[in-house]
Amino acid sequence: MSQSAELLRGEKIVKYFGGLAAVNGVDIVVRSGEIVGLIGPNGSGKTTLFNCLSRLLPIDSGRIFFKGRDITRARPYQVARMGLSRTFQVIRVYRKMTVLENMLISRQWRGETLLSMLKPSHPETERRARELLDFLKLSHLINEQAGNLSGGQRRLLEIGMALMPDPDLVLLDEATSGVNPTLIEEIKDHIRELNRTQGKAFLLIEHNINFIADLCERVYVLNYGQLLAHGTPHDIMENEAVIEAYFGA
Ligand SMILES: Nc1ncnc2c1ncn2[C@@H]1O[C@H](COP(=O)(O)OP(=O)(O)OP(=O)(O)O)[C@@H](O)[C@H]1O
Repeated sequence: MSQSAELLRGEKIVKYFGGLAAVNGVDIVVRSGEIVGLIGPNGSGKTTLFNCLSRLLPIDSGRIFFKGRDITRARPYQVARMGLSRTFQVIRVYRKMTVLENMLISRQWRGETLLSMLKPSHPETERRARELLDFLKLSHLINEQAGNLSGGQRRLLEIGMALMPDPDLVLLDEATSGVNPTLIEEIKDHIRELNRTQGKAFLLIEHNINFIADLCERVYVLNYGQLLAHGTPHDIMENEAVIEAYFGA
């Protein structure tokens, strides 16, 4: 198991929706350069935990640290500026804007104000956008409206948008959902490559267990908002409580 520095730490995170504890006392750590999985049955609290960690949702109790700083009450843009980026289960691209415009705006709004969206982009920003689109094999679609892209291409674009601010950690919420098998392999290769060559860390919510098994060193399993298990993909797949949670009555 990696001994590198901690990037993200959530301690005893609790999030209620009314009387429902969607996340109930979860501890989670992602270290520098790791690829970590977050799995669990439908409704187990994975996306809510992402929303807590990326500060989109206030938590009811617990603490969150990023690069050793307490971000429990930080705003999402502050966390993004510190190097934590994310994608969403329901893809969030601007459908009427071109692929390039989506990328340029991502660089700007994550770190700055909405007003900065109106400013012309810096040549360096555009160079980075083009490089990333090239890396993601989306260059041929650069002037296409994002709404015309296939589901898989939009997922790739959203990953590109999350990478624009050059984050150290990317939270990917179901990157393979609605994506054809060929593109899933491409997404896997991109994640591996970004991790290997740039040391980027990833926390992946996934229903695709093979994807998790191929990429992740460690996996957290949630069930009813609580941590059910934590270990290597192999250990997790042999864990009886996990099998029961997925396939039990
Ligand atoms: N905004 C909300 N208001 C009320 N309840 C919510 C809200 N968001 C999520 N929930 C509830 O919290 C629980 C956890 O939901 P969450 O979406 O985090 O689970 P998940 O593991 O990501 O599920 P899935 O795999 O289906 O995406 C569910 O019971 C869900 O209905």
